[in-house]
Order: sequence, then C-alpha cells, then structure tokens
Amino acid sequence: MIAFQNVSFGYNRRRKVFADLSLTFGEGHIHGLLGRNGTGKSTLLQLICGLLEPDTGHIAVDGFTPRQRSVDFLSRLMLIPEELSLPNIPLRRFASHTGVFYSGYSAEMFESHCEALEIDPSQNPHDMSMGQRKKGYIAFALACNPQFLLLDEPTNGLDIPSKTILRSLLAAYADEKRTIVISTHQVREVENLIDKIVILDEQGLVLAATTEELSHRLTFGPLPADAKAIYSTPSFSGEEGIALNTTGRESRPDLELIFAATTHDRMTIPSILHTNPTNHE
Ligand SMILES: Nc1ncnc2c1ncn2[C@@H]1O[C@H](COP(=O)(O)OP(=O)(O)OP(=O)(O)O)[C@@H](O)[C@H]1O
Repeated sequence: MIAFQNVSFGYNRRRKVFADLSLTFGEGHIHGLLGRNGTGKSTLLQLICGLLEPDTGHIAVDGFTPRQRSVDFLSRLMLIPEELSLPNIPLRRFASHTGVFYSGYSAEMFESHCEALEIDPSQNPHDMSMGQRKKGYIAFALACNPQFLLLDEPTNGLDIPSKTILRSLLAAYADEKRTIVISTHQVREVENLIDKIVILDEQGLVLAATTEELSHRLTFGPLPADAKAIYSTPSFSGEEGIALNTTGRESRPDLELIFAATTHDRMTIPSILHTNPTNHE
C-alpha cells in the first residue's frame, strides 16, 4: 500500500503543488492517475519514489519511507518516466547490469518482452528512436517484477501495435500483490486496464474510486431525453454523458467522461459516490 498522509510539497516557497494531500494506492489495483497539465501527477510519482521529499506530512510505501531510498525499498519499485535517459551500452548489457538490483529480475522475461515489443536488445539506446527506447525500458522494467510499478505517460511515443502489446503485458503483470499506477492523458488507451481512478486538480484530490463503484452508481453513454444528466456533452448521436444508475444494470465507466465531469464540477460525482444510494434513487 502506498499512503500519503497530509502531504504538502512545493518546488519553491511561493507555490505549493500539494497542500495537505491524503490518498492511498492499494495493492491488487491498476490505478489511473488523471489530472490536467501541471496538477502534479509526475511530482506525485517522484514523491512515491523518494526522488522528492514532502515539506510536511508523511508518505509510507509498505512501511518504507521513500526518501530514505533504502536498497530493499528500491528493489521493490520501478518508475517508467515519461522521458528516458539510458547509458549508451547495448540494452541487454544495461538490463543485466541493472537487473541485479531487483531480486525478481528475469533475463528470460526481458528477452521475451523485447521480442513481443520488437526490440533488438543488442542495440544501443542512443541508436534507437524515442519509442524504441521506451519499449526497451518497458521490457526491462517489467522483467524486474517490481511490487510497485509506476508509469508516467507510458503510451506516449508508442505506435498502435506496441500500445496493444503494452496493454497485454500489463494485464499479465498485474496481480493481487502488486500496485500499479499509470499517469496518463490518454485515458482511452488504458481504460480497459484501469480498475481504480484517481483524479487530481489544482486544489488536490478530486476523486478516488474503483470502476466497480462508478458503474454501480452511475450510467454512461447516450442519454435518453428524460434522463437527468449529471454531466452531458454533444456527440454524433445526440447528447452523451453521465446519469445516476437507477436500473441496477452496470455498464463500463467512461473514464474520459468522468474526467470531463469532475473538471467541470469537482463536487457532484464524489458526493454521489459517498452518499447512500437510497438518497438518490
Ligand atoms: N523541477 C521543477 N521545478 C519547479 N517547478 C516544477 C518542477 N517540475 C514541475 N514543476 C511545477 O510543478 C507543478 C506540477 O508539475 P508536474 O510535472 O508534476 O505536473 P503533471 O500533472 O505531471 O503535468 P503534465 O500533465 O503536464 O505532465 C507544475 O506547476 C510545474 O510547473
């Protein structure tokens, strides 16, 4: 479990990125971390890794304090950053040299992920395109079998077939002991993987909810004329949006609509999710 307790952080004294932020990322979930540009998603991932330190408050990752950067802690955690800088040695050599720090590292798995992602591990990263480098690092990161996997915009720079392969690798990687956090603006590309959504805005945490909670309480898609919309937007086939689920039938949450709705009004959906359904139906 990753737990933020009353965390405040700013890069300088003039402006806080987070003020009194409390939230958790539990094991067994693939979290989608969403927020507009500059709301602090990358900063949050760096705080989890201990690359940054909270000004006040506490972060605990399974009992570890990230900023202490203990060897045991680091061997359980992997960040795939948005932009990579890798040494100019063959990827295979980089993987075997760095993999020794991860007790779960499997060279076989690395080779197999490279093959799936069509990466030549004998190539130097500096001779690769940005997308190839990213795929090479993803192959390595997953082969380390970290308990905590943090991905910052993982689909950026990947071609369409690679995005599909990445999704299937992540689906195979997820299990009940692992905690995965994916920060992304490309919600549609990972929508089917995510089972918990965490939305940040300039004021802090807006929403943290499982897709199960969302589909239980809300319904998504084309809105009948008589539906009382919580949020609606024009689409090709008329209005689409979010309404209360009054039928008991559950549909897959549309995370892009949830994001748009909470950006438009940060109170309504969180208050519905935290209210007894009988008050609304
Ligand atoms: N190294 C830094 N020094 C000073 N300010 C920074 C630094 N990195 C980020 N910031 C500021 O902190 C805030 C949060 O940035 P961060 O990169 O975490 O946001 P983000 O949600 O990941 O944004 P994006 O979606 O654009 O990637 C922004 O206002 C940004 O300008």
